[in-house]
Amino acid sequence: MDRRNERNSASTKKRKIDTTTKKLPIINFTAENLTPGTENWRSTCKAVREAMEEFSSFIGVYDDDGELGPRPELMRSVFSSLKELFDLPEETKSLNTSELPGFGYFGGMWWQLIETVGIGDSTSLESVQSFTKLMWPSGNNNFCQTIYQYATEVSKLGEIVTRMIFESYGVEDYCDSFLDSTSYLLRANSYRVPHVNETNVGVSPHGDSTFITVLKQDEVGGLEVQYSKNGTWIPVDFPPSSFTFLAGDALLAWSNGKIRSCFHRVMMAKKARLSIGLFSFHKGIVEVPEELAGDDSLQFRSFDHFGLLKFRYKNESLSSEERVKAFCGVKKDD
Ligand SMILES: O=C(O)CCC(=O)C(=O)O
Ligand SMILES: [Fe+2]
Repeated sequence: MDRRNERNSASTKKRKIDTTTKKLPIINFTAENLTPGTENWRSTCKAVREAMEEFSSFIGVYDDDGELGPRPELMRSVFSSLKELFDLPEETKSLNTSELPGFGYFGGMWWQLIETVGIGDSTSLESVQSFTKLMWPSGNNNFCQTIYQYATEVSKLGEIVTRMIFESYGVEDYCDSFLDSTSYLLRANSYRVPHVNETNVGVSPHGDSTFITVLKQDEVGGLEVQYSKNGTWIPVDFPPSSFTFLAGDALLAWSNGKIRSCFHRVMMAKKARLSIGLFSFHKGIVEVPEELAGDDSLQFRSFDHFGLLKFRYKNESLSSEERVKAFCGVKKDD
């Protein structure tokens, strides 16, 4: 997410915004669409697949007093907990390190305004507890419970979208074991207001390494996704009780190239901004289903997801497609 050299980054200078024609599809995740086996479920699966194939992303709206998705009170606590976290001294936040690239703390970059803190395996209470202890040695139970509850609830939305994608391609039988080996990185992002004559890029254009990313931004806005068919940028407006779901590099390979990794960025105006992302990673080898080959042969081999993540950070200048091809693409003479 901090790929300063990633392809097309020059386009941040020339903002080509498509405000008239394209908007991200909005898909309803209300209870009546979520019972597997029903007609509504099938049509929602189809809508998810079509949105992912055309836009690599979509907005999912949920019922905020239903069974699924965080309630407004939780969302308010999440954003105030994030503020508390970013108000800590930089030396404290810097204690959050990880051997996995992008899972620790980083900020203070000249080419983008983001400061970001990762919490690996965020649906495990122990993991959120040990992060909390690192940041607040004398404890901060409210932070810990809020973030853990958020990660757990939002991971369920991510699971549903993953299930819908598997089902829409007719490979639902593989979904349970796939989900059993999924872990969730939670990343909190804080963006400062640019100084005069400084870049207004919050985060440079990039694709995530995830299978899917589930994003929430505060009311300030600024997220944009690129419409790959014509290169224009679509600003993302979040309706109340909604998330944006983005396809990552692992989904590109798993889908045999049918779903592209979502190229996205954040552009800043005059207000500081907070966002929170939940990033799904497969713990081990992602099997690319034969069924996705269609009439051709598979373009990608099964691959180690964390291996792909590490490869990406050693090959900063490659686009999502180039790095996925280089990492697990099937070469002609394979
Ligand atoms: O802040 C956002 O809305 C996007 C952040 C992002 O793209 C990332 O963390 O990978
Ligand atoms: Fe991202």
